[in-house]
Amino acid sequence: MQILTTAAGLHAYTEHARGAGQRIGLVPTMGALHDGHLQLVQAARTDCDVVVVSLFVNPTQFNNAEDFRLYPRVPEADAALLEPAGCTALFVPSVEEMYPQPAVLRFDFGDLERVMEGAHRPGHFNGVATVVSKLFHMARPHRAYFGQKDWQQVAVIRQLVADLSFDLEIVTCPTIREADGLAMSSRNRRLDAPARAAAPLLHQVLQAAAAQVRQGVPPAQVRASAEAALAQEPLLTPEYVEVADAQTLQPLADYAAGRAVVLCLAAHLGGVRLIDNVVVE
Ligand SMILES: Nc1ncnc2c1ncn2[C@@H]1O[C@H](COP(=O)(O)OP(=O)(O)OP(=O)(O)O)[C@@H](O)[C@H]1O
Ligand SMILES: CC(C)(CO)[C@@H](O)C(=O)[O-]
Ligand code: BAL
Repeated sequence: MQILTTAAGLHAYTEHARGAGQRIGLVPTMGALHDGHLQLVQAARTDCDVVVVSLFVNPTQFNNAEDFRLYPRVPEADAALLEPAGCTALFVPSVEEMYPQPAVLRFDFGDLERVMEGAHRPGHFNGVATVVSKLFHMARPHRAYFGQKDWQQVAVIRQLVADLSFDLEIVTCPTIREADGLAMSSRNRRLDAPARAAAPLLHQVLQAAAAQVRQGVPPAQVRASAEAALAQEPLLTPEYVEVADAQTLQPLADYAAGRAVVLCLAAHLGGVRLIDNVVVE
Protein backbone atom coordinates (compact mmCIF):
# COMPACT_ATOMS: atom_id res chain seq x y z
CA MET A 1 0.00 0.00 0.00
CA GLN A 2 1.41 3.38 -0.99
CA ILE A 3 1.14 6.32 1.39
CA LEU A 4 0.49 9.58 -0.46
CA THR A 5 0.48 12.98 1.21
CA THR A 6 0.27 15.46 -1.67
CA ALA A 7 -2.42 16.28 -4.22
CA ALA A 8 0.19 15.96 -6.98
CA GLY A 9 1.23 12.53 -5.68
CA LEU A 10 -2.35 11.32 -5.60
CA HIS A 11 -3.03 12.68 -9.07
CA ALA A 12 0.11 11.03 -10.48
CA TYR A 13 -0.81 7.70 -8.86
CA THR A 14 -4.35 7.59 -10.22
CA GLU A 15 -3.44 9.01 -13.66
CA HIS A 16 -0.83 6.27 -14.02
CA ALA A 17 -3.44 3.65 -13.14
CA ARG A 18 -5.93 5.24 -15.54
CA GLY A 19 -3.33 5.21 -18.30
CA ALA A 20 -2.82 1.49 -17.71
CA GLY A 21 -6.57 0.93 -18.18
CA GLN A 22 -7.21 0.27 -14.49
CA ARG A 23 -10.44 1.18 -12.73
CA ILE A 24 -10.05 3.47 -9.74
CA GLY A 25 -12.20 3.30 -6.61
CA LEU A 26 -12.15 6.14 -4.06
CA VAL A 27 -13.27 5.79 -0.42
CA PRO A 28 -13.30 9.19 1.35
CA THR A 29 -13.06 8.96 5.16
CA MET A 30 -12.12 10.99 8.20
CA GLY A 31 -10.31 8.03 9.78
CA ALA A 32 -10.74 6.19 13.11
CA LEU A 33 -11.77 3.32 10.92
CA HIS A 34 -14.28 0.58 11.76
CA ASP A 35 -16.08 -2.18 9.89
CA GLY A 36 -18.40 0.35 8.22
CA HIS A 37 -15.40 1.89 6.48
CA LEU A 38 -13.79 -1.46 5.73
CA GLN A 39 -16.97 -2.59 4.01
CA LEU A 40 -16.60 0.39 1.63
CA VAL A 41 -12.97 -0.58 0.95
CA GLN A 42 -13.94 -4.20 0.28
CA ALA A 43 -16.72 -3.13 -2.10
CA ALA A 44 -14.24 -0.92 -3.95
CA ARG A 45 -11.73 -3.78 -4.06
CA THR A 46 -14.35 -6.06 -5.64
CA ASP A 47 -15.26 -3.51 -8.33
CA CYS A 48 -11.96 -1.75 -9.05
CA ASP A 49 -8.28 -2.43 -9.76
CA VAL A 50 -6.90 0.25 -7.46
CA VAL A 51 -8.50 1.49 -4.25
CA VAL A 52 -7.61 4.89 -2.85
CA VAL A 53 -8.73 5.65 0.71
CA SER A 54 -8.49 9.26 1.82
CA LEU A 55 -8.07 10.00 5.50
CA PHE A 56 -8.64 13.65 6.27
CA VAL A 57 -10.49 15.26 9.17
CA ASN A 58 -11.89 18.07 7.07
CA PRO A 59 -12.06 21.28 9.14
CA THR A 60 -14.45 23.07 6.77
CA GLN A 61 -17.33 20.68 7.46
CA PHE A 62 -17.26 21.09 11.25
CA ASN A 63 -19.67 23.67 12.61
CA ASN A 64 -18.47 22.98 16.15
CA ALA A 65 -14.81 23.62 17.05
CA GLU A 66 -14.92 21.24 20.00
CA ASP A 67 -16.27 18.43 17.81
CA PHE A 68 -13.33 19.01 15.42
CA ARG A 69 -10.79 19.11 18.26
CA LEU A 70 -12.08 15.90 19.85
CA TYR A 71 -12.62 13.97 16.60
CA PRO A 72 -10.76 10.62 17.03
CA ARG A 73 -7.41 10.53 15.20
CA VAL A 74 -5.52 7.20 15.03
CA PRO A 75 -3.72 7.23 11.65
CA GLU A 76 -1.24 4.42 12.41
CA ALA A 77 -4.01 2.01 13.47
CA ASP A 78 -6.02 3.04 10.39
CA ALA A 79 -3.12 2.30 8.04
CA ALA A 80 -2.67 -1.15 9.62
CA LEU A 81 -6.34 -1.99 8.92
CA LEU A 82 -6.38 -0.74 5.36
CA GLU A 83 -3.73 -2.82 3.64
CA PRO A 84 -5.31 -6.23 4.45
CA ALA A 85 -8.72 -4.81 3.47
CA GLY A 86 -7.47 -4.19 -0.08
CA CYS A 87 -6.51 -0.51 -0.07
CA THR A 88 -3.73 0.10 -2.60
CA ALA A 89 -3.07 3.75 -1.75
CA LEU A 90 -3.76 5.78 1.38
CA PHE A 91 -4.04 9.53 0.89
CA VAL A 92 -3.32 11.45 4.11
CA PRO A 93 -2.94 15.14 3.28
CA SER A 94 -2.31 17.99 5.72
CA VAL A 95 -4.82 20.81 6.05
CA GLU A 96 -2.36 23.07 4.17
CA GLU A 97 -2.17 20.57 1.31
CA MET A 98 -5.96 20.39 0.94
CA TYR A 99 -6.49 24.10 1.54
CA PRO A 100 -3.41 26.02 0.31
CA GLN A 101 -5.71 29.01 0.53
CA PRO A 102 -9.08 29.31 2.28
CA ALA A 103 -11.86 28.01 0.03
CA VAL A 104 -14.39 30.75 -0.73
CA LEU A 105 -16.63 28.88 -3.18
CA ARG A 106 -20.11 28.35 -1.72
CA PHE A 107 -22.46 25.48 -2.60
CA ASP A 108 -26.22 25.69 -2.22
CA PHE A 109 -28.11 22.40 -2.43
CA GLY A 110 -31.51 24.04 -2.00
CA ASP A 111 -34.15 22.12 -0.09
CA LEU A 112 -31.87 19.08 0.20
CA GLU A 113 -29.73 20.86 2.75
CA ARG A 114 -32.35 22.97 4.51
CA VAL A 115 -33.39 19.95 6.61
CA MET A 116 -31.79 17.69 9.20
CA GLU A 117 -27.96 17.78 9.09
CA GLY A 118 -27.96 20.82 6.81
CA ALA A 119 -30.32 22.74 9.08
CA HIS A 120 -28.61 21.69 12.32
CA ARG A 121 -24.98 21.99 11.17
CA PRO A 122 -24.69 25.31 9.32
CA GLY A 123 -22.02 25.14 6.61
CA HIS A 124 -21.57 21.38 7.01
CA PHE A 125 -22.56 20.35 3.49
CA ASN A 126 -20.65 23.26 2.00
CA GLY A 127 -17.51 21.81 3.61
CA VAL A 128 -18.36 18.26 2.56
CA ALA A 129 -19.03 19.32 -1.05
CA THR A 130 -15.80 21.34 -1.13
CA VAL A 131 -13.55 18.54 0.07
CA VAL A 132 -15.32 15.82 -1.92
CA SER A 133 -15.03 17.93 -5.11
CA LYS A 134 -11.32 18.40 -4.45
CA LEU A 135 -10.84 14.65 -3.94
CA PHE A 136 -12.79 13.88 -7.12
CA HIS A 137 -10.60 16.28 -9.11
CA MET A 138 -7.37 14.96 -7.61
CA ALA A 139 -8.12 11.24 -8.00
CA ARG A 140 -10.60 11.21 -10.93
CA PRO A 141 -12.07 7.90 -9.68
CA HIS A 142 -14.42 5.75 -11.75
CA ARG A 143 -16.39 5.01 -8.59
CA ALA A 144 -16.65 6.60 -5.16
CA TYR A 145 -18.06 4.78 -2.14
CA PHE A 146 -20.20 6.21 0.67
CA GLY A 147 -22.19 4.77 3.57
CA GLN A 148 -25.94 4.85 4.01
CA LYS A 149 -25.35 5.91 7.62
CA ASP A 150 -24.92 9.41 6.20
CA TRP A 151 -28.06 9.24 4.01
CA GLN A 152 -28.39 12.97 3.50
CA GLN A 153 -24.70 13.28 2.64
CA VAL A 154 -25.16 10.72 -0.15
CA ALA A 155 -28.12 12.71 -1.53
CA VAL A 156 -26.04 15.91 -1.48
CA ILE A 157 -23.07 14.22 -3.15
CA ARG A 158 -25.28 12.70 -5.87
CA GLN A 159 -26.59 16.22 -6.54
CA LEU A 160 -23.03 17.56 -6.63
CA VAL A 161 -21.99 14.89 -9.16
CA ALA A 162 -25.02 15.61 -11.36
CA ASP A 163 -24.70 19.40 -11.22
CA LEU A 164 -20.96 19.47 -11.89
CA SER A 165 -20.95 16.54 -14.37
CA PHE A 166 -18.34 14.56 -12.49
CA ASP A 167 -17.70 11.50 -14.67
CA LEU A 168 -18.00 8.87 -11.94
CA GLU A 169 -20.46 6.58 -10.26
CA ILE A 170 -21.53 6.93 -6.62
CA VAL A 171 -21.91 3.61 -4.83
CA THR A 172 -23.82 3.47 -1.53
CA CYS A 173 -23.20 0.67 0.98
CA PRO A 174 -25.51 -0.34 3.86
CA THR A 175 -25.03 0.77 7.47
CA ILE A 176 -22.90 -1.67 9.46
CA ARG A 177 -24.03 -2.01 13.08
CA GLU A 178 -22.69 -3.35 16.37
CA ALA A 179 -24.35 -6.54 17.65
CA ASP A 180 -26.76 -4.43 19.74
CA GLY A 181 -27.85 -2.36 16.73
CA LEU A 182 -25.77 0.80 17.32
CA ALA A 183 -24.57 2.15 13.96
CA MET A 184 -20.79 2.00 13.83
CA SER A 185 -19.32 5.50 13.92
CA SER A 186 -15.91 6.94 14.63
CA ARG A 187 -17.48 9.15 17.29
CA ASN A 188 -18.65 6.03 19.21
CA ARG A 189 -15.08 5.86 20.56
CA ARG A 190 -15.87 8.96 22.57
CA LEU A 191 -18.86 7.43 24.40
CA ASP A 192 -18.24 6.63 28.07
CA ALA A 193 -19.67 3.38 29.51
CA PRO A 194 -23.11 4.75 30.55
CA ALA A 195 -23.55 6.56 27.22
CA ARG A 196 -22.48 3.45 25.30
CA ALA A 197 -25.00 1.37 27.27
CA ALA A 198 -27.79 3.81 26.36
CA ALA A 199 -26.79 4.22 22.69
CA PRO A 200 -28.66 1.20 21.18
CA LEU A 201 -31.88 3.05 22.01
CA LEU A 202 -31.32 5.17 18.87
CA HIS A 203 -31.67 2.19 16.56
CA GLN A 204 -34.45 0.64 18.65
CA VAL A 205 -36.47 3.83 18.30
CA LEU A 206 -35.88 3.88 14.53
CA GLN A 207 -36.96 0.26 14.21
CA ALA A 208 -40.14 0.90 16.18
CA ALA A 209 -40.83 3.94 13.99
CA ALA A 210 -40.23 1.86 10.83
CA ALA A 211 -42.80 -0.68 12.07
CA GLN A 212 -45.29 2.16 12.56
CA VAL A 213 -44.63 3.50 9.05
CA ARG A 214 -45.30 0.03 7.63
CA GLN A 215 -48.61 -0.01 9.53
CA GLY A 216 -49.56 3.36 8.02
CA VAL A 217 -49.37 5.35 11.28
CA PRO A 218 -49.32 9.05 10.22
CA PRO A 219 -45.85 10.70 10.11
CA ALA A 220 -46.63 13.25 12.86
CA GLN A 221 -47.60 10.44 15.21
CA VAL A 222 -44.51 8.40 14.32
CA ARG A 223 -42.33 11.44 15.05
CA ALA A 224 -44.09 12.10 18.38
CA SER A 225 -43.76 8.47 19.55
CA ALA A 226 -40.06 8.40 18.64
CA GLU A 227 -39.44 11.68 20.50
CA ALA A 228 -41.32 10.34 23.54
CA ALA A 229 -39.27 7.11 23.51
CA LEU A 230 -35.99 9.06 23.31
CA ALA A 231 -37.11 11.34 26.15
CA GLN A 232 -37.21 8.30 28.46
CA GLU A 233 -33.39 8.17 28.47
CA PRO A 234 -31.97 10.95 30.69
CA LEU A 235 -28.47 10.75 29.15
CA LEU A 236 -29.85 11.50 25.71
CA THR A 237 -30.78 14.87 24.21
CA PRO A 238 -32.53 14.49 20.85
CA GLU A 239 -31.73 17.12 18.20
CA TYR A 240 -34.23 16.01 15.56
CA VAL A 241 -36.37 13.07 14.55
CA GLU A 242 -37.60 13.18 10.96
CA VAL A 243 -39.96 11.15 8.81
CA ALA A 244 -38.99 12.18 5.30
CA ASP A 245 -39.20 11.25 1.64
CA ALA A 246 -36.12 9.09 1.06
CA GLN A 247 -35.19 10.88 -2.18
CA THR A 248 -36.10 14.54 -1.61
CA LEU A 249 -35.50 14.36 2.18
CA GLN A 250 -38.45 16.68 2.74
CA PRO A 251 -40.51 16.01 5.90
CA LEU A 252 -43.70 14.09 5.19
CA ALA A 253 -47.18 15.14 6.24
CA ASP A 254 -48.53 11.94 4.67
CA TYR A 255 -47.32 8.90 2.74
CA ALA A 256 -47.38 8.65 -1.04
CA ALA A 257 -47.74 5.28 -2.76
CA GLY A 258 -44.50 3.93 -4.21
CA ARG A 259 -42.24 6.43 -2.38
CA ALA A 260 -39.64 5.15 0.08
CA VAL A 261 -39.53 6.79 3.50
CA VAL A 262 -36.37 7.56 5.49
CA LEU A 263 -36.46 7.85 9.27
CA CYS A 264 -33.56 9.93 10.52
CA LEU A 265 -32.45 11.16 13.90
CA ALA A 266 -29.62 13.02 15.57
CA ALA A 267 -29.02 13.02 19.32
CA HIS A 268 -26.44 14.03 21.88
CA LEU A 269 -25.34 11.30 24.23
CA GLY A 270 -22.87 12.19 26.98
CA GLY A 271 -21.49 15.08 24.93
CA VAL A 272 -21.22 13.08 21.69
CA ARG A 273 -23.45 13.80 18.71
CA LEU A 274 -24.66 10.70 16.84
CA ILE A 275 -26.89 10.22 13.79
CA ASP A 276 -28.70 7.20 12.40
CA ASN A 277 -31.40 6.35 9.88
CA VAL A 278 -33.55 3.53 8.56
CA VAL A 279 -35.18 3.37 5.13
CA VAL A 280 -38.65 1.89 4.67
CA GLU A 281 -39.23 0.90 1.05
N1 LIG B 1 -21.63 2.19 10.20
C1 LIG B 1 -21.36 2.50 8.93
N2 LIG B 1 -21.78 1.70 7.93
C2 LIG B 1 -21.51 2.02 6.64
N3 LIG B 1 -20.83 3.11 6.26
C3 LIG B 1 -20.39 3.94 7.21
C4 LIG B 1 -20.63 3.68 8.59
N4 LIG B 1 -20.06 4.67 9.31
C5 LIG B 1 -19.51 5.51 8.43
N5 LIG B 1 -19.70 5.08 7.17
C6 LIG B 1 -19.28 5.76 5.95
O1 LIG B 1 -17.88 5.90 5.94
C7 LIG B 1 -17.54 7.09 5.22
C8 LIG B 1 -16.60 7.89 6.07
O2 LIG B 1 -17.29 8.31 7.23
P1 LIG B 1 -16.58 8.94 8.48
O3 LIG B 1 -15.12 8.82 8.33
O4 LIG B 1 -17.17 10.25 8.81
O5 LIG B 1 -16.95 7.90 9.61
P2 LIG B 1 -18.10 7.87 10.62
O6 LIG B 1 -17.99 6.61 11.36
O7 LIG B 1 -19.36 8.25 9.90
O8 LIG B 1 -17.72 8.96 11.63
P3 LIG B 1 -18.61 10.00 12.33
O9 LIG B 1 -20.05 9.67 12.09
O10 LIG B 1 -18.24 9.90 13.74
O11 LIG B 1 -18.15 11.21 11.58
C9 LIG B 1 -18.85 7.81 4.93
O12 LIG B 1 -19.23 7.53 3.61
C10 LIG B 1 -19.78 7.19 5.93
O13 LIG B 1 -21.13 7.22 5.52
C1 LIG C 1 -17.24 12.25 2.94
C2 LIG C 1 -16.32 12.79 4.00
C3 LIG C 1 -15.07 11.93 4.12
C4 LIG C 1 -15.87 14.19 3.58
O1 LIG C 1 -14.99 14.74 4.50
C5 LIG C 1 -17.03 12.88 5.37
O2 LIG C 1 -18.10 13.74 5.33
C6 LIG C 1 -17.42 11.54 5.91
O3 LIG C 1 -16.52 10.93 6.49
O4 LIG C 1 -18.56 11.11 5.76
N1 BAL D 1 -19.77 11.18 8.67
C1 BAL D 1 -20.13 12.57 8.49
C2 BAL D 1 -19.01 13.45 8.77
C3 BAL D 1 -19.27 14.42 9.85
O1 BAL D 1 -19.96 14.11 10.82
O2 BAL D 1 -18.77 15.54 9.77
